[in-house]
Amino acid sequence: MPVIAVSNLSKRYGRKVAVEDMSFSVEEGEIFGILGPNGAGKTTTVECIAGLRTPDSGSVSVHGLDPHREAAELHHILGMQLQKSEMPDKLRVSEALKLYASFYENPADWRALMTELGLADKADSAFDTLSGGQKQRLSIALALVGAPKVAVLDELTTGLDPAARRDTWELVEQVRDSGVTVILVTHFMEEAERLCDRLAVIDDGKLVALDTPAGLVADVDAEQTVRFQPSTELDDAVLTALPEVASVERRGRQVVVTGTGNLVHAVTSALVHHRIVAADLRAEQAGLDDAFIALTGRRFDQSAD
Ligand SMILES: Nc1ncnc2c1ncn2[C@@H]1O[C@H](COP(=O)(O)OP(=O)(O)OP(=O)(O)O)[C@@H](O)[C@H]1O
Repeated sequence: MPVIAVSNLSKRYGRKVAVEDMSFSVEEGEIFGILGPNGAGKTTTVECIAGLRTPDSGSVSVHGLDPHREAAELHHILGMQLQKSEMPDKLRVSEALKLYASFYENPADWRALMTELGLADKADSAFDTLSGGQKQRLSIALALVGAPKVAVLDELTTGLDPAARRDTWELVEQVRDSGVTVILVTHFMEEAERLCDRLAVIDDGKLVALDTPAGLVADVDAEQTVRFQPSTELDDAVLTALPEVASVERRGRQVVVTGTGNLVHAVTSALVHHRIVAADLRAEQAGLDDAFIALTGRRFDQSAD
């Protein structure tokens, strides 16, 4: 059953249309990704879900609540991790958690949360002494301290190194596994592909696709490449005869096959049939970035923060 329903949501800032006629629903207990390039309207969408912005038209419902009109009730079921969480420099980790816990009637056990998020040994550390990864973990802890049913995490790994990013992904999975529905805003393809159960791809304020990461990629009939070194002489005709194969090239001893459909399976089956062993076999398949290009006609720039 959907716990969040967004119907025909539109929001503009002056003449700038940030979100236009957006509709989607989020199921209980899933990690629902909102993926799109900078300025696509992701933050505006989640701010409307969190009751921080009033939609110009359309409606949002979170566990049956209208986030704008029932903000006080929503506060008890939705935790939001903001894109840039700043705290007073000298506020200690334990003080921040205790303070935020005091805002709720039935908060989570903030000490347990601090331990779960690997911050126990930082309890007495001031905010300005924390690393980027520790600040992110604290901001996740603060989003969870009200024991919410829904957690909104906005660009939580931007600025983190790859190791800290992976640790954070594990944390988000733990949050989901504890029964919390997670809305994850990201402009990182890898993050979306790795973490999200379903994804809303948005571009220029509009929803352009909604599916599982695998479903989005499967819909793209993008060209794939298979490279290998054959154990014995291989006649190109063995491969060019396959309907999946578009071209066969030789680069020294390496054979490079491009094509579509289930190319890897087609090529490896043909090789087995001819008793040829493929050494050093590598396949490059379509990913979410190919799906984005197919959906919008342009490349997704992930570099800007
Ligand atoms: N307060 C505001 N006033 C005017 N324009 C705004 C305001 N907030 C956002 N915008 C504009 O609305 C559009 C959508 O912004 P939004 O922050 O929702 O996108 P986003 O996908 O979250 O982008 P980012 O990843 O850069 O945060 C952008 O063009 C942005 O410049």
